[in-house]
Amino acid sequence: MATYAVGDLQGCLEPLKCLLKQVAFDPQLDRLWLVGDLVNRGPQSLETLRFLYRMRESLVCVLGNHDLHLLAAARNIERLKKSDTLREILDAPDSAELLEWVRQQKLMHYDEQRDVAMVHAGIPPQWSLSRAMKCAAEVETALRDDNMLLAYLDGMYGNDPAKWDNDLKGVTRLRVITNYFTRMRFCTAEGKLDLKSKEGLDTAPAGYKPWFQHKDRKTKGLRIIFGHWAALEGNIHEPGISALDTGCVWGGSLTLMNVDSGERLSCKCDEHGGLAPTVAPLIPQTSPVSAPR
Ligand SMILES: Nc1ncnc2c1ncn2[C@@H]1O[C@H](COP(=O)(O)OP(=O)(O)OP(=O)(O)OP(=O)(O)OC[C@H]2O[C@@H](n3cnc4c(N)ncnc43)[C@H](O)[C@@H]2O)[C@@H](O)[C@H]1O
Repeated sequence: MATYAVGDLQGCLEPLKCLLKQVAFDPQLDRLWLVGDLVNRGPQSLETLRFLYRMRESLVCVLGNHDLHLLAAARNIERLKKSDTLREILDAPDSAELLEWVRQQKLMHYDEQRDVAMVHAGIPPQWSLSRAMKCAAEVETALRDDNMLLAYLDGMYGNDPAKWDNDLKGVTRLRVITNYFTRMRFCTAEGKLDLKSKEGLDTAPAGYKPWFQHKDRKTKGLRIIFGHWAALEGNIHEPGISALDTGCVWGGSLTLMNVDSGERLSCKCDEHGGLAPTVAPLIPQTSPVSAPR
């Protein structure tokens, strides 16, 4: 029995199937963790969702910004953009069932036995593990509650406030939590977000750093698996931190990692998120799997 984590799928089903075949994934025995952004931008958003739904008992999944955008578009809260590839999901006969499953997924997964957390974008430096878990639960409650869902999705978009404050209330509070878990890349030591910069580690605006590089980050020592940041290409050297988005919709690859050994397997994608002919061999993870406690 093995547990694997896979980077942002974004509707890239063939690369996912290729990786699962390479590790002889057995849904009866093995477990697959998904870092979110299951759909959008890639070629097979609907089929990817159907594939995952069929194997839902074998999955642990956290939501990304594109998954939340799908939920908002399905309720006519936000229009689809030209580049979105979500229409096929909204028009599908099984749309309601699939979206209901998406809505039940988490913002953060914490595996106590392994002492490892998985989030889509990150955990802000000023939050402890317990604060992060409480905040994730607040959004998860809103997502699952019929009376709260619309107000949450309607208030979810936007970049303000840029920073967490314990006294925040209502949808404003939920928006900041959502932005940390699903959109963050650079922030200050106090957790003030910059949501504009999307490129490499060296493109931080003055006073900002990648969320995982702050010296006094309260979750230091916790292993964290995340996606979202394609420009990193999975290459970071921060003990215990695993970046799994390797840009399958940007001509990069889809990456799968054995959660316990840190070994990775990458499937090269073409520029449309389809399968490219070469599959790289298993390579050791660049950063140590266990973080010093
Ligand atoms: N609360 C909220 N507020 C607002 N919107 C919300 C929201 N919640 C959900 N959303 C929704 O989020 C969606 C995405 O918004 P976008 O604004 O498009 O989000 P993004 O930051 O580009 O995120 P993405 O997840 O696509 O990032 P990626 O690293 O792959 O790609 C990012 C960039 O990296 C670049 N890149 C990829 N690989 C690279 C590489 N190897 N080197 C350099 N750059 C690379 C790409 O060119 C690209 O520009 C929208 O549909 C929006 O509506």
